[in-house]
Amino acid sequence: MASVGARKLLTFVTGNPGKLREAIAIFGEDLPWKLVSVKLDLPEFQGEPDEISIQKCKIAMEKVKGPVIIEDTCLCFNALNGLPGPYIKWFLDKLGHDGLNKMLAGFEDKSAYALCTFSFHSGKEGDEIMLFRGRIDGTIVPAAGDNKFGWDPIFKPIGYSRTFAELDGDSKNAISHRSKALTLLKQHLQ
Ligand SMILES: O=c1nc[nH]c2c1ncn2[C@H]1C[C@H](O)[C@@H](COP(=O)(O)OP(=O)(O)OP(=O)(O)O)O1
Ligand SMILES: [Mg+2]
Repeated sequence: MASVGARKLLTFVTGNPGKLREAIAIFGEDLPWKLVSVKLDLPEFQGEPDEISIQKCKIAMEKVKGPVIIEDTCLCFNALNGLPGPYIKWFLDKLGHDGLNKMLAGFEDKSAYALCTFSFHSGKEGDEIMLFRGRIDGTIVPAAGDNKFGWDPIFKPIGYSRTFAELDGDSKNAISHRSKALTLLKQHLQ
């Protein structure tokens, strides 16, 4: 197995630099693993989050012969029974922050949640893909803050008066869907 010093390599396959930046910060340096990345435009599958995650991980496993992770993130509007969910990438791309707000114009309920699922495979034949999930609840609001990462400007976590985009990186990483999922993965790797 590839390693740096005493540390084993864990390859994160993603095409999204924002995810990678946050994952590196949250993963930290205290595990016997070093996080490295492979940039790949992974297919956008349809279905339930767990199925999508497993399919995505299988593609990554074909590329990386060794310990590998991928993640898939959903943004779910409660008024729309969880949609756009895993399809948020296309909705954001086509409608923008304003259009996503307008989707909820006819509803009193502006609540939403972000769900992040990390999938891990050890690289050993016969091992199962393992899933680690993190969720944060919040509200969809008109865009505020730097437009640096996806839908961060329109997601205001419950209990906060600012959107993800208005929080500094450490504050987002302390509470986010991604950090909750990654913390569970780290516990498994420990
Ligand atoms: O914390 C986040 N804060 C704001 N926006 C976010 C976040 N996390 C994902 N996002 C965006 C990226 C993409 O528009 C969609 C998820 O789609 P998703 O397929 O999981 O991501 P992606 O295609 O960009 O990267 P990947 O190559 O890992 O599949 O939500
Ligand atoms: Mg994707």
